[in-house]
Amino acid sequence: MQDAKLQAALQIAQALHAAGHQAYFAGGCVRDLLLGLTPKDYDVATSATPQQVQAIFPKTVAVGAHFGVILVLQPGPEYPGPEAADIATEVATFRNDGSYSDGRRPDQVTFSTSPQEDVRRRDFTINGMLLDPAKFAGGATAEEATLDFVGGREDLRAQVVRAIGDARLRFTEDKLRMLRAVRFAARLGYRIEPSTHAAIRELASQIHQVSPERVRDELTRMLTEGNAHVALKLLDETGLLAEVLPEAKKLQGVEQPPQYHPEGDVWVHTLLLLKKLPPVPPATLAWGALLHDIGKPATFRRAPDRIRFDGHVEVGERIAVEILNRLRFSNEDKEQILALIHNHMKFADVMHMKQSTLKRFLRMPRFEEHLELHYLDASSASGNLELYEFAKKHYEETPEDAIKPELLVNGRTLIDAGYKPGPKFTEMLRAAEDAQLEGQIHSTEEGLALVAAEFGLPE
Ligand SMILES: Nc1ccn([C@@H]2O[C@H](COP(=O)(O)OP(=O)(O)OP(=O)(O)O)[C@@H](O)[C@H]2O)c(=O)n1
Repeated sequence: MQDAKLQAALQIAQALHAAGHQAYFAGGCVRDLLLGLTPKDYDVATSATPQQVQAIFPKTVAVGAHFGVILVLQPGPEYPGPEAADIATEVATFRNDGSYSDGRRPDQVTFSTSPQEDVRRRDFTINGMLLDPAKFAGGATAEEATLDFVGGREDLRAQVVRAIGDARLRFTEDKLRMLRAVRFAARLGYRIEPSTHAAIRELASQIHQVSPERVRDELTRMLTEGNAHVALKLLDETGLLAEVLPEAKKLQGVEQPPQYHPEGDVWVHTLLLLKKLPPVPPATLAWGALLHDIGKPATFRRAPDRIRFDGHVEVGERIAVEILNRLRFSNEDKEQILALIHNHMKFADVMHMKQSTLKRFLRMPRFEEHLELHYLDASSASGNLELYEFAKKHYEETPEDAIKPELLVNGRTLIDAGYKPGPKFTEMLRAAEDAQLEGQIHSTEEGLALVAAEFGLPE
């Protein structure tokens, strides 16, 4: 597929050239090619206007025609099979203004015919390079085919995230770029260049001008693209953490009982979890890891025996709801992240649960994420993985139909036996299911006998 994406972008550039326009690969794909990484997407920058782009290609979508961005759709490699999906490539007209496509300054977008001008309005030097597709297709290396008007190559070598030109200006044009600086620096393991860093510190409080959805997506990418712990530290250093996640900032300096948490305060513990996340974690797990102890600062108490956080799970859920609503999470993600927080302490009881409780625990939706969060939590604290191993073994070894068997007694069975539907039904069904999960009943008759013994015979 990657190769197909590259071929699609090369074809587009060729068609633009043939029509007398300039066309380059631009932005992240050039950076990734120079780093020897596979680009996620290939973006094309061109001197052709959006109208000219639309006239050349038969299938286009004007995603941001106002900003000069046209999506060109080409048949994928499976074409004309039933699985055929189009390959979409963003083609953007050169611009010479600083406004970025976040919808706030549309009246100021001005197109250009100069690639030099186009790169100067981009965010960071490492994202500001162009690549000559004809040279590249002709066998030149990415290095040889790169056009660098902004010093991006040198900054890649020096491993620096540096704003192009005046950092304040770049961030003023699009405040989200402050979070992008942190994301790229963390993901690539780079430093943020001092004047770029200083500009973020100065402007951090303006991050609220960015829509919560864009902030959420940027944070999610930081949490899931690797080095999430570094991203959190950089967010803190730049002053952005206190703005976008003040609740997480409060984890700092909150002491924990050293016998359970030799690693240090709640912040350090949380960073350790993030450090141990799998390479491509589900976003919900990553957010669950970040927020699992978010209720600790508010419940900290020095009890006579030790430091305690009574009720931190419930308080944490309330704080998390506020954060997740503020960042406009979908209901589905919100539910799962809250479930992760809600259940993370239950692993402590897992060895002493009744069979029925354990089975109900194991059949929670997406249990693997709960298990993984417990692993991260335990291995970032005492390091004792006994509970984890126990839960994992039971999860893996208990067959699906034992965890969630077909019910011996359901509502229909009760009605057929002469019980009238009513408020007691739920309790009866629960009692029968519990007994079944405990292995105490093995047939519908035994189930009905149990119901009769506990709740009486039908009237
Ligand atoms: N706020 C932004 C967003 C993007 N860009 C420019 O548009 C390019 C493409 O943006 P995007 O696809 O968001 O990022 P990538 O650099 O491709 O990074 P990633 O691989 O992480 O998606 C960037 O490289 C950069 O040149 C920018 O200047 N300012």
